[in-house]
Amino acid sequence: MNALTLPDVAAQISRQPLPLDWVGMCGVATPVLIDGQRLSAMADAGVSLDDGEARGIHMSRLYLALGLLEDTPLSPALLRQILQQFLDSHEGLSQTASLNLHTDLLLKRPALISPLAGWKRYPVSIEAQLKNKMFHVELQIQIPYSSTCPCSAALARQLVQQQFVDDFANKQLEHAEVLAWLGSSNGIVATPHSQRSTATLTLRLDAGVKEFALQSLINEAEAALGTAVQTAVKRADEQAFALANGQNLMFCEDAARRLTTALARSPHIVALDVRVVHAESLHAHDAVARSSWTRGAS
Ligand SMILES: Nc1nc2c(ncn2[C@@H]2O[C@H](COP(=O)(O)OP(=O)(O)OP(=O)(O)O)[C@@H](O)[C@H]2O)c(=O)[nH]1
Repeated sequence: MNALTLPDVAAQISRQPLPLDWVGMCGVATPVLIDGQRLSAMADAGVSLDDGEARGIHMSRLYLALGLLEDTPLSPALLRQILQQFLDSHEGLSQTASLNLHTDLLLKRPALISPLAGWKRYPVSIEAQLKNKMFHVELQIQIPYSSTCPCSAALARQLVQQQFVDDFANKQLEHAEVLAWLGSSNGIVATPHSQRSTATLTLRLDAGVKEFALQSLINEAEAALGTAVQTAVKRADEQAFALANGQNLMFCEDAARRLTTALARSPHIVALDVRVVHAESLHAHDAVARSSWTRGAS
């Protein structure tokens, strides 16, 4: 038996003629090349089925087009090329093609003080669409960071002051005694709560953008937040982290505003949505803030 005799169900006429918005494959395993790294990714690849009479699309043609991801560094141009291939291989059937990729970017991050470094994982999703020759691409990046509650810090400071009043009432202040008190548990009788927090950035990129520049976007976001979570940590690093947090108190509202303001400066971003989640240690629920911005909108 040769291939010509194989039944081709996709080529049949549908018994229920109806166009479909999206048909394709979800969760296709593929490598992607980002910043010289070969990363494991999952792809959702599909096209519209505009010909309501056609029984099915040709899944294998989409699958084979994904092969381009294997050898070529990931870029908007590469995604556009793959989407064009989806449409070219479905001529007469489809007018819209989409490709979503999900991966984890790994960046090596230096410690704050010690000469150590370690890897940090940033979940990244890229959504690309080609419709009526219009190409759209959107990035979603998750960034973990540390936040310390400013209200809790103010309340803790008040308790430290109260303890000082109690311990030094009617006493002549001696430098050495105050210094020793500051180093004792009474000198930090209350501590503010802080939490591991997550910023999810959804960024619509300019259609002409040449590269995703994920690392510089993440660096900009982390600089705006100020207290990135750490990788390799020695005591000197932990102390520097404590100082950084003490100088960088923030509500979730502060984090959302800082990120929006910083990212809106990027010439390559035309619209953005920021969602920050502070996984409160004060509560069993999260504190959340959202913000969106569109270039040119007032
Ligand atoms: N359209 C469609 N195909 C499916 C589905 N589930 C599995 N497939 C299979 O996907 C395989 C690849 O389909 P095609 O791309 O049409 O394969 P082909 O006819 O050998 O390839 P072409 O000659 O390029 O059309 C077929 O064996 C289908 O049975 C489904 O739900 N819809």
